[in-house]
Amino acid sequence: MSDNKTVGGGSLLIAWQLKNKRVAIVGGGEVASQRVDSLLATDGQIDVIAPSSGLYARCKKLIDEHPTRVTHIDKEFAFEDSEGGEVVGNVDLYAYDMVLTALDDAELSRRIVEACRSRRIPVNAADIPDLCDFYFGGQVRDGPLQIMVSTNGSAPRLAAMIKNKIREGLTGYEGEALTRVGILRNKLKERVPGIGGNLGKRRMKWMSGICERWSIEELAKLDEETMDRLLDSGWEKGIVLDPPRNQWTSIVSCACLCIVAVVVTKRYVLR
Ligand SMILES: C[C@@]1(CC(=O)O)c2cc3[nH]c(cc4nc(cc5[nH]c(cc(n2)[C@H]1CCC(=O)O)[C@@](C)(CC(=O)O)[C@@H]5CCC(=O)O)C(CC(=O)O)=C4CCC(=O)O)c(CCC(=O)O)c3CC(=O)O
Ligand SMILES: NC(=O)C1=CN([C@@H]2O[C@H](COP(=O)(O)OP(=O)(O)OC[C@H]3O[C@@H](n4cnc5c(N)ncnc54)[C@H](O)[C@@H]3O)[C@@H](O)[C@H]2O)C=CC1
Repeated sequence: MSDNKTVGGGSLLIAWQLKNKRVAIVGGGEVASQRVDSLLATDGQIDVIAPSSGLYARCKKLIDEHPTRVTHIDKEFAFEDSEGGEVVGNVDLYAYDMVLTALDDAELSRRIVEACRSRRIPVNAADIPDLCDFYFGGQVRDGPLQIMVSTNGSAPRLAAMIKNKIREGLTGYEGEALTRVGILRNKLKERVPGIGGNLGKRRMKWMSGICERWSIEELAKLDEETMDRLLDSGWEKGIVLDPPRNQWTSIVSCACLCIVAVVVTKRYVLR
């Protein structure tokens, strides 16, 4: 593997938040259906702009199943006029925080991209990578865990295959572990509120200690009672408690050491 300190040529990997935001998908085919699927994982509102006649069964199903999240705007997107030098379509693009095109019409796709760009609306055109503000990628999701595999437009099929390999390499406990650790972090923040400073440093060190000392499977099984114990007998005393397994192992090891010490003392020292 080559060193990964690339300068330039890559894209910014971020987890875009869509709460209280509206996203338009222009098109209702196979790729549009995948886009709806991807967006359903977020908190964004989704408008699918496509004529009913061209709506694929999968897309229609997703619209029907999620009426509060997905709205179907039954029309063919078209540019009508230009106002003050700005092209205006039969859909108000300003109503959107993000636009995705998934069309079998590259020329229309290109014009939508241009209209979005002039309005500074982030846009993805499934068929014209060169014009995209951002790309989609292969996704692995498990609760709060989100892994995206991007090849920066080079090889989408390979992205999907690498994604499958990553998914196979996971234990299946990651999502639950992240949820549990999230609860513990919130409990700690409630107990010791405040941003930054020495307290922040202490909180971070303690949380990192828990994450490093407990296995993913152990964290996935962390119940609230144990969390409270970790905080009461751990955080309050400035220590990171080991998982119960390790505590038992320590007790058994201590007991064994004591027995060995007694035997050795009796045999060789008190002879
Ligand atoms: C640039 C990008 C723009 C964007 O869509 O954001 C883009 C562009 C294009 N894809 C095309 C083709 C295919 N796309 C897939 C599959 C996926 N494509 C996805 C993303 C992306 N595709 C973005 C870059 C991703 C990256 O950086 O790696 C995935 C990962 C995520 C998703 O779409 O949600 C999803 C897999 C999801 C999964 O299974 O997990 C397959 C395979 C399949 O369907 O199984 C094929 C056929 C085989 C092949 O071509 O590889 C073509 C037509 C090319 C032509 O006409 O020849 C274009 C346009 C072009 O390249 O010109
Ligand atoms: N990025 C990616 O992962 C991939 C991209 N592609 C490209 O994405 C594009 C879309 O692919 P598919 O979804 O498979 O095509 P498709 O043919 O299944 O769907 C096209 C959709 O666009 C709709 N449409 C056409 N004109 C419209 C208009 N004026 N307004 C609103 N909706 C309109 C149709 O009704 C239909 O629902 C193609 O150009 C294809 O080359 C294809 C495969 C993967």
